[in-house]
Amino acid sequence: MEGVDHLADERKKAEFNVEAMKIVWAGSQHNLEVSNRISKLVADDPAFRKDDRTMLPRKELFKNTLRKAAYAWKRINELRLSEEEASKLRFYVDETAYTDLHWGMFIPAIKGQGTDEQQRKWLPLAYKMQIIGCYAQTELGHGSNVQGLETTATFDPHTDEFVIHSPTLTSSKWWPGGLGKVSTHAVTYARLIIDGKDHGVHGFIVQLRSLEDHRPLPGITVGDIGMKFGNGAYNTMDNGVLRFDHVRIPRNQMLMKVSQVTREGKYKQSDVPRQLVYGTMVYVRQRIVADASCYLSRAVCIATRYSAVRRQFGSQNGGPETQVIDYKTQQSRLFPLLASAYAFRFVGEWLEWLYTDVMQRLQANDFSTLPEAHACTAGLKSLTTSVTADGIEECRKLCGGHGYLCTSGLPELFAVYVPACTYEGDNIVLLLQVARFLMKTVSQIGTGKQPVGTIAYMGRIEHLMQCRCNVQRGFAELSADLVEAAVAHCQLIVVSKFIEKLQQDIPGEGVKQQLEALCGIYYLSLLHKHQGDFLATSYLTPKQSALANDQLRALYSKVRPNAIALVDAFNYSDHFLSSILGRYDGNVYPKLYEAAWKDPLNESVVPDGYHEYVRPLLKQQLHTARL
Ligand SMILES: CCCCCCCCCCCCC/C=C/C(=O)SCCNC(=O)CCNC(=O)[C@H](O)C(C)(C)COP(=O)(O)OP(=O)(O)OC[C@H]1O[C@@H](n2cnc3c(N)ncnc32)[C@H](O)[C@@H]1OP(=O)(O)O
Ligand SMILES: Cc1cc2nc3c(=O)[nH]c(=O)nc-3n(C[C@H](O)[C@H](O)[C@H](O)COP(=O)(O)OP(=O)(O)OC[C@H]3O[C@@H](n4cnc5c(N)ncnc54)[C@H](O)[C@@H]3O)c2cc1C
Repeated sequence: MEGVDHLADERKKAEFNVEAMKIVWAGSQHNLEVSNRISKLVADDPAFRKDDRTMLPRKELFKNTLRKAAYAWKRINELRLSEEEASKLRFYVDETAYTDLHWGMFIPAIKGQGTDEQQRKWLPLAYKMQIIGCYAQTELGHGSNVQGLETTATFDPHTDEFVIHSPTLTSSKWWPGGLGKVSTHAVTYARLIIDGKDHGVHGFIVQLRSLEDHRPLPGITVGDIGMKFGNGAYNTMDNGVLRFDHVRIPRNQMLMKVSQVTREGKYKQSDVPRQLVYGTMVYVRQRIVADASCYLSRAVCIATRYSAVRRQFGSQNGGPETQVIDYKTQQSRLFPLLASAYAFRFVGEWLEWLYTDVMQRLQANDFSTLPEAHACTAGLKSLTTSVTADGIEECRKLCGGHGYLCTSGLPELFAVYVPACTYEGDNIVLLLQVARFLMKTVSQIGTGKQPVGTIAYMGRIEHLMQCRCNVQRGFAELSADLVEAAVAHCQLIVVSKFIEKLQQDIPGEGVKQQLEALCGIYYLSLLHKHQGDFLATSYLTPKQSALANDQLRALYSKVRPNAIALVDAFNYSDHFLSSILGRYDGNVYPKLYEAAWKDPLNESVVPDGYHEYVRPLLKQQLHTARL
């Protein structure tokens, strides 16, 4: 029934102050206020409609994305939104677009790797969107191995220019978002060649298209790489292919904060580590961790609300059947994901703090925490995106058959999210970086160097102190085990940051108790999943393991009456969730029924193609039957 809250009884069961939990989730009262205002602005504006997205053919879908992005920009200017509000608006519009790369990578790359002079020249143009940029690093032949990129930037001392060239097919840039059809400029990564000497990969600002008629400039071949996984989803993005045929750019378009090329063609390295060329990736990985909690919480919100609406079996004396959320099996799949959504939120907040801290230290020429920042961003990006991608799929299964319908919102959410396990660094490749960092730490403990920060615990492990190891020996052979160790290390960070959060003052009746229960579910479900490792290494006895499992089940029962309120605290509007199963009012069945009739296939009772392909078959069967 319209207007009735089918989940009202569930909401009454909550044992904590939901409004206070909303503030914890949002990060502050201010953040919550901005989120409320901007999400309403988007939800109330029919121009931001997205319920038809999975039905649109690619060209129409893409044009629609261009329209929305332009309209969003118009509203941002009309309403004079701050940077924070504008980025919230893009978040609530919830459509992957070229603007993500413009604001999320092109601008940060110039900020992080450009000199003050370069920033003064390029950033105002980019901020006003008078130029639109992308991040062109990956090539057809190399993505993970950045040092293996083949595009060249050869210095020509006669003209004071770089000549950008794609020497092979595999050197074609391949994948950059926003490149295919929209970007006018690209931060392009290429090998710097001076006087025949290869100085490795550096970033260059290259104009790709005319600012007058948008046609590719001479020497540039550019286009879209084609349809990607799923309907709607990431197909709103123009991931592109790009080739350079001896394209000339002025010398001052090499990003020169980390290293410089002088007018005479001298290569100079600043006093900063060369890894700062990878700085944009560190920034985006940190953002991706914060994003993971948003995606996971969306899926969990849908699955939790639907699990309270859905009933199967267990009717007593003709009474209602059991809500599927009351099955312990459903709880043991759903509640660890609910706990993970909260855990990732807090580790995301901490990682943002760590990143800011590292940036401040870099300003003061203190590079000591850079390796830890790299390991944390790489490792947590890998962990949180893998769990989130698997978690979205688990939520689809938790919704049974209806979860497979596009109107559940889950198929598109999965399709749009799953490349996060690959982009900004393949998750295994990134875990190998963490493993390398851990091995390096172990090798230094033996020499008496005390580890600090997230690896401080390693200095307290007796057998590591005795260890004399070399980073490379046996690394490749043991890499699969080392990746598991890297995951365990990252899990430890997530758990510790959750516990640290609980040590803070958290206002609101019952809020802290709920978070304590979720934290318990988070680490006990991990302990349960990996109990074999804990038993094998004698960190746990079988009795302790059984007790931990009892405790986990007890926590599921504690969270159960609060489950709906805990997902309400994510504060997602129906527009943002875009899911019939996850509707706030739980009015699922009438809305599913209604939506089915809106499908284009139901526009006519007899489908197109019946007369050509179905009727002849039926005729033939009749004829055979008569024989
Ligand atoms: C308002 C808008 C909001 C937007 C918000 C954004 C959110 C979401 C947007 C999402 C859009 C995504 C679009 C996708 C974009 C992309 O995918 S861009 C391309 C990304 N590509 C990659 O990530 C490639 C992955 N590969 C690498 O990063 C590196 O090549 C490598 C795997 C790390 C290895 O590099 P290599 O140079 O070969 O290094 P090594 O020899 O192994 O190591 C050398 C030392 O350098 C250290 N190191 C490596 N990387 C870093 C780093 N980033 N920072 C600091 N240090 C680093 C490494 O540990 C080694 O150290 P030592 O051991 O001390 O020698
Ligand atoms: C949707 C999407 C958007 C993207 N956007 C951009 C963008 O805007 N700009 C940009 O520059 N790039 C972009 N990329 C490219 C992306 O960054 C790369 O695809 C990513 O870094 C992975 O690299 P790869 O494709 O070379 O994978 P590969 O490295 O070829 O991976 C293939 C397999 O090999 C394994 N593997 C590779 N190396 C090792 C190793 N050393 N040890 C063990 N196993 C290994 C991997 O684990 C994986 O299983 C995007 C990609 C996608 C999917």
